[in-house]
Amino acid sequence: MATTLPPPEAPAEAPAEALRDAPSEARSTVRTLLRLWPYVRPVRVRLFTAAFIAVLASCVGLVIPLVLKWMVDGPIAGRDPAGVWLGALYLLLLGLAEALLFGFRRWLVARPLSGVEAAMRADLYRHLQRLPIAFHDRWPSGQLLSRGTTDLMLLRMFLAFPLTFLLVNGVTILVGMIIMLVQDWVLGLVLLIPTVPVVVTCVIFEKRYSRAARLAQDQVGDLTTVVEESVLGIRIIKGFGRHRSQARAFRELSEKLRGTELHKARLLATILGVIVTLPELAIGAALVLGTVRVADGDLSAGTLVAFLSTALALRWPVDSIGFLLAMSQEAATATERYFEVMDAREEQEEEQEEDEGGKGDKGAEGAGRAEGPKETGKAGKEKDEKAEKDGDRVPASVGRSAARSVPRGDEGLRLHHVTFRYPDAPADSPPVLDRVDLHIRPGESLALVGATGSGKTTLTALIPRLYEVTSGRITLDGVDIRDMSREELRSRVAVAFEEPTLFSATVEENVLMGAGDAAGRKELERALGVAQADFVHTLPQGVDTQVGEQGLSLSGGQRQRLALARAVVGRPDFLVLDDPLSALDVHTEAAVEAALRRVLADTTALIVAHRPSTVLLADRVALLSGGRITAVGTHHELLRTNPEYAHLMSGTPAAEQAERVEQAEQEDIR
Ligand SMILES: Nc1ncnc2c1ncn2[C@@H]1O[C@H](COP(=O)(O)OP(=O)(O)OP(=O)(O)O)[C@@H](O)[C@H]1O
Repeated sequence: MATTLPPPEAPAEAPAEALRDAPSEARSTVRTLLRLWPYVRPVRVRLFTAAFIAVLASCVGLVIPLVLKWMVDGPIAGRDPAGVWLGALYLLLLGLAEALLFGFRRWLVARPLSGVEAAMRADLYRHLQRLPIAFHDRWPSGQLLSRGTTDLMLLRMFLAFPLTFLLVNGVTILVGMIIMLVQDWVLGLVLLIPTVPVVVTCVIFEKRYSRAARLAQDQVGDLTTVVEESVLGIRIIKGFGRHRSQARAFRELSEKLRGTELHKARLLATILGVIVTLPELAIGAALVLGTVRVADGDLSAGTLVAFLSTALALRWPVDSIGFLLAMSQEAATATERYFEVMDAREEQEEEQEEDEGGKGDKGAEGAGRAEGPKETGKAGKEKDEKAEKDGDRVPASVGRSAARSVPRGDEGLRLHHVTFRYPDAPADSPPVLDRVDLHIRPGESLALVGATGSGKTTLTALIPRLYEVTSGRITLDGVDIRDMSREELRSRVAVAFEEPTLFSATVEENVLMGAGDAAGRKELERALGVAQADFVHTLPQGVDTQVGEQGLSLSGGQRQRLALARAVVGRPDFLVLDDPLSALDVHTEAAVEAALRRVLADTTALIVAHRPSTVLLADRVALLSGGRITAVGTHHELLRTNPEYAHLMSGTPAAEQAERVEQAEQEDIR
């Protein structure tokens, strides 16, 4: 369902900068990565087994130099060809075992890790659906998209590769160093000398690379936002010939990203330079020293060969540390970005917190939850009359709250002193809605009229709790909407917004989205009839035609009629329509109006209206001005008595209208 709320104040480019401030400088990579544990837990056995097998494979690789030593000092020195062949066979078997073990490791982790990625992605999507609209106002969609795609891919790669190999290579280096020290401790110490500068470089690198990785991943998010906006707004871009400026904006962002990636590459090159060069120099020094000692007879040639082979076998584990650290940093950044979204509180959680803290003036009114079957039509009317005779109670057809009695005066939809300021608005800015009182009686329809930007859409968004009121309360048949579960509230209140969004699904699926699971073709046909959307039967596959982004393109009016059908299909007790007829031609508008009139007869409705034809659908009109309801009455009353309203409806300048109203009043007096 579309929201007509304007885009957030901050431009799409800015939020990533703001979001970048979020993580603390002193982030611990390990602590951040540990947050992945709940997702990794189910596959831990396989992951640990795979790591153990990789360590084993690596250690098998380290046995090869020992076989070489045996060959050099034994069969080769003794000129024994059979021994050499036996040694070669050992080497072949060891190599084969190493390869098989590494292959087995890969097989062990591939499937469970794609499962981890899928589970994290599913959780992210589920969470995004439950986050309040205020969250989505703040976050550019590209930032969310990049978290659900690139970041999760980085995490899968981290779990499959660096996580295991940091451990495997660590163990391999340790075992290798022990072997070398045991073989010859002097040469071993020579190889240990570069450890200190390498560790220092790694620590410095980790900090710098972490900042660069964060920046790059956020810039990918910005870039995704621009691409997404350009694709969605392609008509505007083409219509206004803005493709060059759009391409320029894209180029600038991608240049920024390129700069960051180059910075990352430079950092990586520096650490690789240090990590590769220093150990190579140490190996060179060990080779010279070892050769001198072999020549002096202090060391056997076989020991030197074994020593150098072990040192060379450790080259990859040491060389790879740089880029394993880089991948781990990227994974830590991806984890941080993932949990920035996952840590945002869902609507339900906010509610629970409010419940625990108490909700001020709501009190006992909300204690009984409205429930019970909805009754409309004749049977309902008869019950209403009986109920009215029985006493001071509200008619049963009021809605699903019929099962409980509603104190007189509270029935229908009421706004009690509602004040609202957008969550991200500055604290000293005036509220969009300021102590608004409004009462729509059961079965009544009220049109909400106001100048553009006066807060009409904002007010309609408060009823299904897309936003929470800042103060005051909204009641449905006397029950505070905060005392209802979201499901209950949204089953009682249906909304259709000015910009009708259709999903990539069939017409039927799009419309039935507005009803419970039990709704079927009968309800669908009824809703299509009400919304005058019979055109769907002429579509290639009728109601089974795919529409929305990936399907057939529909006209604005057709989309609006489907959105209207979606709003009425669930026979809601309360209908909130935000200028539902704005995209219809005169004939269709007349037809939809006639149908809507029938719906409105049974429903309590709030309709945002800009045109007299829409206003006339409603029983009464409320004028929203300066954040307050300044007048309530029938269309004709307000036309006569309220210059602002008359101006809004007729387009005549307000001063002229005021004059006309004054004249009319004087004539009335005479
Ligand atoms: N998500 C938001 N965050 C911050 N301010 C917002 C947001 N949405 C709307 N506003 C501001 O709230 C005010 C009221 O906007 P709203 O969309 O409710 O007006 P409206 O009466 O429906 O206008 P229109 O008739 O043009 O649709 C405007 O000043 C707008 O800039």
